[in-house]
Amino acid sequence: MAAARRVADTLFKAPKVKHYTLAFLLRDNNGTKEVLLGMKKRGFGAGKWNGFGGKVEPTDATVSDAAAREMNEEALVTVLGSDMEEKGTLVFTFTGKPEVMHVHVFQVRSYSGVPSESDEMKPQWFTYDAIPYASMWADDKYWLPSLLEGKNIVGQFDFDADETKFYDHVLDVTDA
Ligand SMILES: Nc1nc2c([nH]c(=O)n2[C@H]2C[C@H](O)[C@@H](COP(=O)(O)OP(=O)(O)OP(=O)(O)O)O2)c(=O)[nH]1
Repeated sequence: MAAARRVADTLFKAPKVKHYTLAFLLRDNNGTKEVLLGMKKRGFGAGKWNGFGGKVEPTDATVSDAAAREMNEEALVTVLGSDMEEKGTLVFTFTGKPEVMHVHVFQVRSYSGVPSESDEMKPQWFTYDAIPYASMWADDKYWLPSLLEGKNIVGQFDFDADETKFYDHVLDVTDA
């Protein structure tokens, strides 16, 4: 559990920690497993495929509710906070930025509605063998395959200031 210890120390020492959610909608499409990703249209991570999420707001009752709210806003589906399954924690640091990002990672299988394009995201279903890692954050190929296998993850990725590559990382993967 080396990653969990490192994450705890990073969060303890950080001058400022901001909480974010990141959720992956999963479905079984006639026996083929698929995950919903969205092309981020603006802001932080624009031009990359990702799960759905954003900042936890003071008005969110729980982190799970924040994850559901973000998914509802960005993919225009209806998901309940109580259906969000917590899958782990990712911490991101960026050279020169005192603020540390604490990302709460979820998966969810229960939803209603049809995922549709919002101001922020253009959603698309991907089979697990066609995830567009080359157009995702550099760290995603390290942990997303484990997540899709149903594992839990705890990791930290320390990025250069330009956000394109990381120079250090730790990752624990455990059976759910
Ligand atoms: N897959 C992946 N997701 C990441 C990485 N880094 C990172 O911040 N994210 C996620 C966490 C959040 O879901 C999202 C960043 O949140 P955001 O800036 O879109 O937050 P928001 O929607 O509240 O922002 P806004 O309304 O102010 O534009 O990106 C990463 O390296 N990989």
